[in-house]
Amino acid sequence: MSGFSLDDLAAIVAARAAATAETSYTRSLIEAGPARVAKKLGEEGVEAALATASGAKVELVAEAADVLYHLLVALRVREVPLSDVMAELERRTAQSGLQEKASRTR
Ligand SMILES: N=c1c2ncn([C@@H]3O[C@H](COP(=O)(O)OP(=O)(O)OP(=O)(O)O)[C@@H](O)[C@H]3O)c2ncn1[C@@H]1O[C@H](COP(=O)(O)O)[C@@H](O)[C@H]1O
Repeated sequence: MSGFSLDDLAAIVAARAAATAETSYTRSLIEAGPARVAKKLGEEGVEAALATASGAKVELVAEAADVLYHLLVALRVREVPLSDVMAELERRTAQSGLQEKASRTR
């Protein structure tokens, strides 16, 4: 298994955010603004959902990769560190998703 992590990709996104739009898709997306970043994230999410529904595994791998990349660009554009998201996920490990759902619907 590859040692490549989301932290590694977040570091690449941060570095490319400082490039020029002519040489970097990441930079061109960030320059287009948060609304454009949000639109791309939504589109990729829908495409990943469609691949999930169809059961096409190769497509799902590609669409999941697109979602993760565009999510990291979204975090970058709103200056939210990936470590904040990981801390939130870690906090949630203290209880099951069903317990959390029950605590909300009571
Ligand atoms: N992981 C990705 C990645 N995944 C998807 N994409 C781009 O996201 C876009 C996906 O959108 P679409 O499929 O809708 O393609 P499109 O119509 O060309 O996109 P738009 O013109 O609508 O923006 C494509 O242009 C992909 O190339 C990515 N672009 C960059 N990365 C990573 O970011 C690094 C830096 O890239 P640059 O910023 O371009 O240097 C790369 O080396 C990769 O590691």
